[in-house]
Amino acid sequence: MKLEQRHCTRQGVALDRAAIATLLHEVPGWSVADNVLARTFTLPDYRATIAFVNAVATLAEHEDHHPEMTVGYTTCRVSWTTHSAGSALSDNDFICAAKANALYLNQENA
Ligand SMILES: C[C@H](O)[C@H](O)[C@H]1CNC2=NC(N)=NC(=O)C2=N1
Repeated sequence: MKLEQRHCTRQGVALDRAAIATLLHEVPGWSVADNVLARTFTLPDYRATIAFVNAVATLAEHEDHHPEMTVGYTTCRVSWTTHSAGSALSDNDFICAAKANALYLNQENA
């Protein structure tokens, strides 16, 4: 099943480096540094940026997996790590990244 269609599990399990490298191919635009999966999205204006932030927040609540977000006028940096796995990366981070990519594509078409 595609990452985007999966749902977060309650207990995220820490992934090893090989698994992280494989999953990164499924989330274009995202990169890993210091056990954090991050992407900076560019939006057309502030209204679109805030709408995107809210869409990501809704997805985070739905999946019970919450990112850090840094918001600018036309940018939003979203970063995920799994606190319950000792702030390591888990499937949950990649599932949410794939869902955020889908939201971004949708707003681009809006
Ligand atoms: C109890 C609840 O499921 C946990 O606290 C969730 C909430 N959101 C979370 N978000 C993130 N990023 N990592 C977690 O481990 C996490 N745990």
